[in-house]
Amino acid sequence: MLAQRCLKAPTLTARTITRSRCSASKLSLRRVSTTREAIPRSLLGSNVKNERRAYTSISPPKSAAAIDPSSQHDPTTQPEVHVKCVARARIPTPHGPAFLHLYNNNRDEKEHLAIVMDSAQFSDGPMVAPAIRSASLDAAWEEETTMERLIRGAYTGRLTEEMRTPSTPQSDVSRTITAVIPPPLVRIHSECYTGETIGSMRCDCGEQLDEAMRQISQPITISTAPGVSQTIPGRGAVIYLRQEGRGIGLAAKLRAYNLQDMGHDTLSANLMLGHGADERSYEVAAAILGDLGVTEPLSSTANTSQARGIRLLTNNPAKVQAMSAAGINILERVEMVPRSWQCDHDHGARDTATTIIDTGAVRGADLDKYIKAKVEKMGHILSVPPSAKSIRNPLQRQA
Ligand SMILES: Nc1nc2c(ncn2[C@@H]2O[C@H](COP(=O)(O)OP(=O)(O)OP(=O)(O)O)[C@@H](O)[C@H]2O)c(=O)[nH]1
Repeated sequence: MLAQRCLKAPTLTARTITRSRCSASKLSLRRVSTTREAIPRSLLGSNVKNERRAYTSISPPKSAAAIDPSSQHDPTTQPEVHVKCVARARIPTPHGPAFLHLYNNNRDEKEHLAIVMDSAQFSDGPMVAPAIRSASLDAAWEEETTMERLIRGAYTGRLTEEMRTPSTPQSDVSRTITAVIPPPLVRIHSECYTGETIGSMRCDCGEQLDEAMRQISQPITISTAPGVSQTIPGRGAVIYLRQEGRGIGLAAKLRAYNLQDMGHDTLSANLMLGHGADERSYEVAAAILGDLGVTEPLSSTANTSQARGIRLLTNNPAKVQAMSAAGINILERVEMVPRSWQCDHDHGARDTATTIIDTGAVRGADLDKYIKAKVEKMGHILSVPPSAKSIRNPLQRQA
């Protein structure tokens, strides 16, 4: 019945907003509470091109090309990045509940994601920490019914058969922030089909995704008054960018693997295929973080008592530079030590582990070679343990 009505529903048009959350909060909720229950085609899938989008944007950095000269994305010649969260849903995970946000943008056709872990997503009441909420999701979309808002995830508190509270553009603004809390922990993660889906032991990408969500979910102890402390749930986000193979795509990455089996490392294999060492860009990630309200451009944080910004989970100095250049205030870099490197290890015993979410460490000589190349060739900030220092070509070891 509902599906039949969906097919007849008109395309939804969304009101365009400017980049700030304040601007979003000025939008009216006109027609939000009408009773029409049909789902517009724009909520069902791919006709976003015809839709005027409620976007959050961030200016492209002037200096990003200098940071990543190999990048094929030259932000100085591209239009300002706009992002819009078109759907949000609760996803139970081994590390606790997460809220998956799906974004459209005007830079590429990819569906980039934000995995938000934040207990405030479930709460309507006073909070110790500001909620991590998408301004473009909470914005009022034109000619939208309450049911349409709920279905695209623009609600507050819990969504159940009994509880259905649509969000408003200023859902979190009026709520009380009662303590100084650490900035949210954020991971900017690049898609890796092989590592995350089929458990490849050539890289630690699946493990890193799992570890990032684990670390973000860890409870935080805060001081609420002199001598008084309180533990609150961990909060933060993984921004999951569809930049497979450091931006070269899966086919090129598989070809690079064959070159690696012939003795090349990750960097030289990319170059031999005519690609840059790293073709990723981070402007979309910066715009998504801006939309989620966890950070603001450096210039607007100067006079606040609590600096807005993030703790960034990475070993990659180029990523830190690129995110800073895109206007993200990085208050701390948090290292990601591979689980198999957290204590030095015995190579002979490391042949079978896999890397699906929540199943432990990735292990093996291929992985050591991969991470060593990141340290030695790409400047990643990580200590190589003694047992990994002697690794060369894993195939030669097996022969
Ligand atoms: N081209 C190429 N890409 C790879 C290879 N192995 C993994 N990747 C991709 O690398 C990306 C992960 O990036 P990494 O360089 O591991 O890590 P990083 O994000 O730069 O740095 P960290 O934040 O410290 O993890 C994913 O998109 C993977 O698909 C490889 O051998 N060649």
